[in-house]
Amino acid sequence: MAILVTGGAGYIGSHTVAELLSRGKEVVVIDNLQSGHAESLLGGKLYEGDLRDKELLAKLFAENEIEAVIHFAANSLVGESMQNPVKYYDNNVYGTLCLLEAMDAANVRKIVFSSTAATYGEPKKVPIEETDLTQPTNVYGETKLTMERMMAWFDQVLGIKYVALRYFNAAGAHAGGKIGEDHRPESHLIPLILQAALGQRPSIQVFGDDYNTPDGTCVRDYIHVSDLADAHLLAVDHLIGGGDSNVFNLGNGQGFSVKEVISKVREVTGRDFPVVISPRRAGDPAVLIASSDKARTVLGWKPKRDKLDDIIRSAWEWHNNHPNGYGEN
Ligand SMILES: NC(=O)c1ccc[n+]([C@@H]2O[C@H](COP(=O)([O-])OP(=O)(O)OC[C@H]3O[C@@H](n4cnc5c(N)ncnc54)[C@H](O)[C@@H]3O)[C@@H](O)[C@H]2O)c1
Ligand SMILES: O=c1ccn([C@@H]2O[C@H](COP(=O)(O)OP(=O)(O)O[C@H]3O[C@H](CO)[C@H](O)[C@H](O)[C@H]3O)[C@@H](O)[C@H]2O)c(=O)[nH]1
Repeated sequence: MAILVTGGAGYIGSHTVAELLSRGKEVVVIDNLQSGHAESLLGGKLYEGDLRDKELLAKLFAENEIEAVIHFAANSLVGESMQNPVKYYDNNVYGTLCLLEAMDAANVRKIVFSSTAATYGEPKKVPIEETDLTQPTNVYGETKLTMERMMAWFDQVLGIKYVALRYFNAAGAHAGGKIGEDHRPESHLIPLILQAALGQRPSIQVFGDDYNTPDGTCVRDYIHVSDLADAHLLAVDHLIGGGDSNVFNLGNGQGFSVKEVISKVREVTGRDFPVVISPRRAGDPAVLIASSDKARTVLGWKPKRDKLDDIIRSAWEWHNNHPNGYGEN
């Protein structure tokens, strides 16, 4: 029996595939490589193609005995989602519909999927708990919430059990040194600062220093990508063990401001670089910090790489050794 990983050639997907392989699981991946990299797959069988290709999905389910699905494939740029909502509803919502339809036809009834802190919008309090109000402030977050709601109905009507994992800010790279973060274009804070440290960017911009936070810059909860990968495996085990559908936050429960992250990068890399204070980025909540108590209690999840220094150091090793990402180095 294999685990199907959609978007397995992406950043979080490839780290989860690595973890599945290290535990001796059989892995099948579907990825259209729109933002993923075939080189990031340390093994498994890749179907290069699109989730919305119903014929390909039917073929994949016919050719493999799939026990459960881990669903990463999506578009996830907040800014782009506010310019091109059609793209986001089409890929995220319609793509998920195609997947659920194919799962139902193949009688596969377990799915773990990537949700996001963006489902909450501007939180009323931190740390955020799963029962808090979900009121997305952008199309991306809305499509993820819609996907969660679809799953709930597909569970009620068709018995497809799901675990939605609401990640906070994924960062870091695999300890083996072979895989890491390579988004093009890159929009995430830590890799952008590391590119500035490498001299690949002239500076790092701080998007707003007038927020209602201790130093005026936005506060986020950074979680190591391999800790996220672990949570996916636990969620699969939960469903295989007969566990019920559920929603979990995944974060470390500690917030760091943009300025604090910049200081840590300077400390870890020993490099200096210019910092430019820029206007706020539209749609950024001031503070996002997770309560992950539920994942710890129900799934038995315990992040192992929870120090910001370690998260940044692992990302730095990847960027320093692969300055061109998966391109030629
Ligand atoms: N990176 C984060 O901090 C973060 C935070 C919260 C949630 N998420 C969610 O986690 C998931 C993975 O994020 P990531 O950072 O690894 O992104 P990523 O872009 O690196 O990975 C997504 C993968 O899905 C593939 N893909 C996209 N649409 C597809 C389609 N229609 N058919 C087949 N393959 C398709 C891409 O080629 C890519 O390999 C996404 O769903 C994202 O919304 C990410
Ligand atoms: O060049 C930059 C890039 C980012 N930031 C700031 O750094 C913080 C982190 O930004 P990221 O883009 O790294 O991450 P986000 O918090 O915006 O987004 C992450 O969390 C979201 C949930 O809120 C989504 O899930 C999204 O996919 C995921 O990357 C934000 O305050 C942002 O304004 C800067 O100051 N300068």
